[in-house]
This record gives sequence, structure tokens and C-alpha cells, in this order.
Amino acid sequence: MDLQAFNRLSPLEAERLLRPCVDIPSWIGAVIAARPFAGIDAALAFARQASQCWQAEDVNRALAQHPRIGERAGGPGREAQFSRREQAAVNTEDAALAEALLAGNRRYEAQFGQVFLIRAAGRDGQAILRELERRLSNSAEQEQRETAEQLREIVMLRFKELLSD
Ligand SMILES: NC(=O)NC1=NC(=O)NC1=O
Repeated sequence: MDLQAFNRLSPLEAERLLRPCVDIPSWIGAVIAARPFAGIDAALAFARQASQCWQAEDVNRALAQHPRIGERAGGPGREAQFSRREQAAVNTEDAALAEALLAGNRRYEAQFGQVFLIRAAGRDGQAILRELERRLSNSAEQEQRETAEQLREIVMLRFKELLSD
């Protein structure tokens, strides 16, 4: 959708379009209210700025929407479509990699009590596995910060894609 069309959407239609980017109502509301945007860069700059005030509960709520790395998101929804595309470089044919990612995810979830979130676009499975292993040695606070930043990267990529579809 081009920016002019996005600017003209009703709030309800805009909300429906933005939700698959991230399920954080305050962020969705802020982006909708900030329209009309003069250009794509202005829209992206605002969206990034609005993501700076995400609280832990916002991030935790959004995590529930993200399938584990290495698990193919099922279903017809736009969110699942985003996720499949983002995880496309994770070679699920590589059984050893899939096994290592599954074990890593389980360790991570046991340690931090939430799903391991990483901006998968542009990363292959080995790079993701290395990041998973590095982050397992983070403190809980550091991991909360890294998770929020990874979510921000995912959301910005999805929002940018939305405006250039
Ligand atoms: N657990 C995850 O990190 N999931 C994901 N990362 C992405 O970039 N897309 C996802 O669905």
C-alpha cells in the first residue's frame, strides 16, 4: 500500500493493517493518530520513535505472536506470512540445525521464561544459532533490552514492507 492510501485509511482499517506488524495497541494507536505522514521516511521515523516507549508488558504481549525460530508459522494470516518470509533463510532441511535451534529455544525459554526473539530477516540458521548461544549468557535485564530491540527491528521491517507493498 502506498503512503497516500495509508494516510487515507479509516482508523479501523489502519489498525487492521498495522496489527500484523506488532500486537501493541498503544503503538498502533500512536501511528494511526500521527497521520498523515509527509513521506515514508517520516512515517518510519515516527514509528521508531513511538517504539522507544514500549514497556516490558508490551514486549511480552507481542512475543506471544511470534513463532519459535525454526518453527514455520502456520495459517493464512498476514502475520504468519511475514514470519515465514522472515525465517526463509533458516534451512529447515538441515536436521542438525533444526535440532540445535529446538534445543537452544528450549534452554532459552527455561532460562528467561519467554520465547527467544530475533530479527530473522537477513540471517541464516547458523547466524541465528550463534546469536541464541551468545544471548543465553545475558542477564535478564540485558536480555529484556535486546528482545525489545529485536522486536523493534522486526516491526520496522514489517511496517516498511507494508508501505511499499
Ligand atoms: N521467535 C522469533 O524470533 N520469531 C521471528 N523472528 C522474526 O524475524 N520473525 C519471526 O516470526
